[in-house]
Amino acid sequence: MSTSMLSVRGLGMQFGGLKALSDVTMEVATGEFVGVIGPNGAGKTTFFHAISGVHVPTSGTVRIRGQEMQGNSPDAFCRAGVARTFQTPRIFGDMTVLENVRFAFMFGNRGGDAALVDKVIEETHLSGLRGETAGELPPARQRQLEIAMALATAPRLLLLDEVAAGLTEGEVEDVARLIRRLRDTYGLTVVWIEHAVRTLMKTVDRVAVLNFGQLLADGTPAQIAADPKVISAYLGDEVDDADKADKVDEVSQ
Ligand SMILES: Nc1ncnc2c1ncn2[C@@H]1O[C@H](COP(=O)(O)OP(=O)(O)OP(=O)(O)O)[C@@H](O)[C@H]1O
Repeated sequence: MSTSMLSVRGLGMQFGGLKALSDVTMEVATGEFVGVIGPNGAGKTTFFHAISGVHVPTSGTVRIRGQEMQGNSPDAFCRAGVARTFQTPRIFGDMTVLENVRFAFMFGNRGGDAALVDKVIEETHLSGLRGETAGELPPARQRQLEIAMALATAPRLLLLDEVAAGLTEGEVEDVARLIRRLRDTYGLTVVWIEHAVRTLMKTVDRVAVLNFGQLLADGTPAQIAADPKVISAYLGDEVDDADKADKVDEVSQ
């Protein structure tokens, strides 16, 4: 029987009069690879903030491997084995790749064991760029660095927020391959928010769809692609027929 890595019950997040999340309940089993999709403003990033200690949810519970965690600091989530990337990479632009990864090791209380640091740099394909200034790297390399920094904290649960944003189609495929490989190498559980729905659907085991702060659907990529509720959430009322065709294409391929 699979064990639960992440268990979210009745999660709510209210900002003044706005309900960014309402009653979201979701289980992620150990070793699972789950994608989270949804239109702009659906609550995806807020969901990550609430399950990584950035926000204290207004209601509901967040359990990591059975331990109740809502209201704890990001540092406590990190110690519980949660690492995440951010929509805008949070790297230190004026430091080198190596210094950034070393810093992440310190943040994860893992010291700076040179062999372990090297291993993470190698596994994220950054060996040739160790001495480069992080802020001068192209977007795809900065994303790899952010993933390296998340790995440096030895996570069990890796939360990826739009790591493919701003990348070319080929780079998106590369990053998906990298994540899959890291997941296998480290036995990670991964939750990945992404707008590049086509690649995401080919990569993950399961997809959760958020819409207006609520969990609209949760199922295998095939189930989600065939779900009329999902199609219509992605279509909206106002888009023209050409846009609709594109979106249906994206969700169902
Ligand atoms: N700190 C905040 N204060 C007030 N409102 C917020 C805050 N953070 C998010 N929101 C609002 O909550 C809603 C959900 O935002 P969120 O960023 O989680 O959506 P998203 O699905 O990640 O969107 P996108 O795909 O555009 O990144 C939006 O209406 C947003 O404006």
